[in-house]
Amino acid sequence: MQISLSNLGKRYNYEWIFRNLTYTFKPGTSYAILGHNGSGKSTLLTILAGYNLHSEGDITYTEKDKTVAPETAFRHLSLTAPYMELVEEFTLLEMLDFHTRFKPLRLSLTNQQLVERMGLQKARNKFVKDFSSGMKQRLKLGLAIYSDTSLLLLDEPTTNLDQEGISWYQEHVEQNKKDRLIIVGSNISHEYAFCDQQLNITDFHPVQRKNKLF
Ligand SMILES: Nc1ncnc2c1ncn2[C@@H]1O[C@H](COP(=O)(O)OP(=O)(O)OP(=O)(O)O)[C@@H](O)[C@H]1O
Repeated sequence: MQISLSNLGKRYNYEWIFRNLTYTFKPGTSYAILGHNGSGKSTLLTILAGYNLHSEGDITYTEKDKTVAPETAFRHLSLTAPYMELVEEFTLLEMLDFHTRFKPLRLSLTNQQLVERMGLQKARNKFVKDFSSGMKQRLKLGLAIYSDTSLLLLDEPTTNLDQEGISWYQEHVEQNKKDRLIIVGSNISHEYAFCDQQLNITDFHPVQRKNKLF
């Protein structure tokens, strides 16, 4: 997947979050979107994911030289973010069964193999609502990283993870980055150390917004 942004801008009510963002995210490359709290990293990621509307400018998605209609871009992407919900009433195996009907797994993995890769074997029949916050985050990451998508969007990917979980994230994202466009929204270097490129969203703040928190 390639994404080209042309003079992209987003405002909430009367406040411009960013403007004049012209940039190309190239396939097979990993990008970090950097910026302080409230700078607009999540806003940009949700726009790229099609969960949020931009206010001006254009976004073009291209897959293997063919333009992808923005309303179908969701088929090509997987996303994990703190505001995304899991289905708490499902057990882990039910959750994977549900998810993989819409998003098949990479590498022809079975659901059982994904459980093993996530290190959640003991929880396979546990309800998601009974998972710890770190287990939920590992599940969200496992679903996103191992979905067969050409665009992987990771917003604050190590939220709630302990040191072992952080190492798990680093290992699995590294193993699954080949031939994919990966975009990470983060302030924490261990989340984006694997990235090839960095984009500082504050470079696209209107003048009165620079250095503003929230
Ligand atoms: N739905 C909304 N309505 C109005 N303002 C919003 C809305 N969503 C976000 N904002 C504002 O947009 C700005 C950017 O928020 P955003 O969540 O994108 O920042 P962020 O860089 O991801 O922050 P953090 O590092 O804290 O997660 C903030 O000032 C926030 O208050």
